[in-house]
Amino acid sequence: MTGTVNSADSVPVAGPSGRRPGFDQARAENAVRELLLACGENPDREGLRDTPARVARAYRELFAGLHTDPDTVLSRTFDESHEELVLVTDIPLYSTCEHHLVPFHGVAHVGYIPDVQGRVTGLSKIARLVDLYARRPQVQERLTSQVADALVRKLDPRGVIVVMEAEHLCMAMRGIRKPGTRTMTSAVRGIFKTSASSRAEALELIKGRR
Ligand SMILES: Nc1nc2c(ncn2[C@@H]2O[C@H](COP(=O)(O)OP(=O)(O)OP(=O)(O)O)[C@@H](O)[C@H]2O)c(=O)[nH]1
Ligand SMILES: [Zn+2]
Repeated sequence: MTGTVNSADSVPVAGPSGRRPGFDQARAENAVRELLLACGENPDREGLRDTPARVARAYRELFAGLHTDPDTVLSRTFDESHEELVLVTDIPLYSTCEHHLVPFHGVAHVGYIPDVQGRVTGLSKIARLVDLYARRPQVQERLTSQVADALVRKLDPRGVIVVMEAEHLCMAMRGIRKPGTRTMTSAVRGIFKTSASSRAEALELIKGRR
């Protein structure tokens, strides 16, 4: 992939040609065909004939977040004079481990305390943000931080807390083969970093949500 990288969140941005790098369907199809050959399969047998095109389309969808600017997701905000915690829990999360290109999946919990004007964003936009960053080759720690940092950038809130719990299929289906292992990551910004009571309140709500 060509182009330079935006240091804020590693979004590929326009290269010297001014063109934003996009998804190369033909290249992806060829790569899948090569992979099938490398695995000892016959990509020309009936069941596999359309597989390279299907897999390429699937990758286009799974990595669509590489080509979307996260700041556009949070472009609409509302002044609601709400100065207390907003917490969205159990956002379903499907991402792809960048080490093995297999899925990791779980849930995300995202909370923030708005700025002094009480500026909030639409609740769905928080789920969209998680989805966007999840649709990239990822590690869970970076995904967690990117969601937190995007909220800080766009809402300038008093604090942000993001907690993610996920199972990595690279640890379940292969390698160490420990299905059921869950990884928890968190990213805290602003008041959640400095105030133990604010952090504890959010974590209690996340823990006690069921
Ligand atoms: N920190 C972190 N590690 C991850 C994540 N997803 C996968 N990994 C780990 O990435 C590591 C890659 O290790 P390597 O030794 O390079 O690869 P490997 O030989 O396939 O490792 P094994 O999975 O132990 O077989 C493994 O320990 C994975 O469990 C993630 O989101 N965060
Ligand atoms: Zn992995």
